[in-house]
Amino acid sequence: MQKQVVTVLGATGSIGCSTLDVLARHPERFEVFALTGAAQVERLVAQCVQFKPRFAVVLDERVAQDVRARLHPFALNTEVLVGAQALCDVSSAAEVTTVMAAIVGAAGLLPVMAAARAGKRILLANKEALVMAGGLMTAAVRQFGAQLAPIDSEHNAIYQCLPCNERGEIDNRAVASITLTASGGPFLKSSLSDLEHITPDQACAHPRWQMGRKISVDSATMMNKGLEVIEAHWLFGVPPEQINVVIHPQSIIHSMVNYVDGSSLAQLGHADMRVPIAHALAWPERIESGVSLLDLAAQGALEFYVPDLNKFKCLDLAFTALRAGGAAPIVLNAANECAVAAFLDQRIAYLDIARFNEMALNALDLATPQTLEDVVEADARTRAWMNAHVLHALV
Ligand SMILES: NC(=O)C1=CN([C@@H]2O[C@H](COP(=O)(O)OP(=O)(O)OC[C@H]3O[C@@H](n4cnc5c(N)ncnc54)[C@H](OP(=O)(O)O)[C@@H]3O)[C@@H](O)[C@H]2O)C=CC1
Ligand SMILES: CC(=O)[C@@H](O)[C@H](O)COP(=O)(O)O
Ligand SMILES: [Mn+2]
Repeated sequence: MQKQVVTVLGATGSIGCSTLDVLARHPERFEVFALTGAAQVERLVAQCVQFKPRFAVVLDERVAQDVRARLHPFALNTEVLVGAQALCDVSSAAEVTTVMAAIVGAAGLLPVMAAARAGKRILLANKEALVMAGGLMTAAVRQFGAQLAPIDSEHNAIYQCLPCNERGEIDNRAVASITLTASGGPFLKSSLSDLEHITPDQACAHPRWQMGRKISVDSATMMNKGLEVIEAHWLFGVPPEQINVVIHPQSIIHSMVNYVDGSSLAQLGHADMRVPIAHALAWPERIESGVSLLDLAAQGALEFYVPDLNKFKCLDLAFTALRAGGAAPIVLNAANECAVAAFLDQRIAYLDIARFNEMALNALDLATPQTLEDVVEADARTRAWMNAHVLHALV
């Protein structure tokens, strides 16, 4: 068996750690080429000691010096690189077969595009990249013979329920619709007025999944599900009117595909990201992930509800942005990243996230991006607008 040579972007995060857990179970299948991180130096160093990558990448020189100093006693062959170009380099290097894209937010876009243009197998957790540049990314994947395997639990579930060819390209011709399941987050049972004084820690206390803080807030507002609607559109070629969202608080059914003949196929499993990660790493084979099997009788009742779009305004905004097309998803994503960061910094209130996202979406009518540079510019213009019109007054 030819070993897969893997770059893990965002290795120090929640998805990054789950990925390394799966890789460590199968040393005969995988070797690590590069690990990247930002602030968590100690964790990155420990990962380098365990996996002995050829490269480690961080964002600034001061952090790099710290990592080099801590690695020095281990006499590894790991070179520490710095900056955004280095992230692209370790995603596109000739030796690499597989890139786990697990940087959070727009910062992950350029390395994912570099991997696509270098024809890599991309395991995509970084949904924001696809929301921003879905058309360009899927075109690059086709043009350069890359592969795009969804890691997001819902999209991995849908992928498992669709027919595909030996390159993993799906056939959606008999699909009537797609149902994305949503946990409803920590505030499923709260009323809108209960949400006025929510703290970052309350918003990050997801009832089912252990995740990074940005996606945890997105799950609480259901912007996560909105981003996932846009992600599903690009991954599976399904229009917005054929994508529906149902709240399923147990997070056991991870999503389903509804076919024209009345069949619905779903994927089930415990809420542990090692399941979709192992699936995408080993596809078309199956490998052990460290996650136990489901016991449905022990699990008990599964519930389903229609989401309240008044309370979860961000979900509604995402459908609006997807229908509008052009730069609207970029604007919504960038506005949301700014608003969530401000909320986590305790500079705005929880309910301001949806309010500011809506203001940005209504105010900014940017030209449809034709190139990756246009996407980056639309993202930057939205962030500038948020800082100038919304967030500056709060500093
Ligand atoms: N966690 C989950 O279960 C799921 C996550 N996803 C998606 O996967 C992605 C990662 O999520 P998650 O693992 O939870 O996030 P985390 O915040 O836990 O991890 C983010 C990773 O990105 C690094 N990072 C942060 N900012 C930058 C930057 N500006 N440039 C380069 N690297 C950066 C972090 O480094 P450091 O920590 O060292 O600062 C860390 O390695 C997100 O897009 C999320 O939506 C999708 C489905 C499920
Ligand atoms: C694990 C995963 O894929 C997350 O994106 C998850 O979907 C978050 O749960 P919500 O359904 O609450 O957004
Ligand atoms: Mn998800």
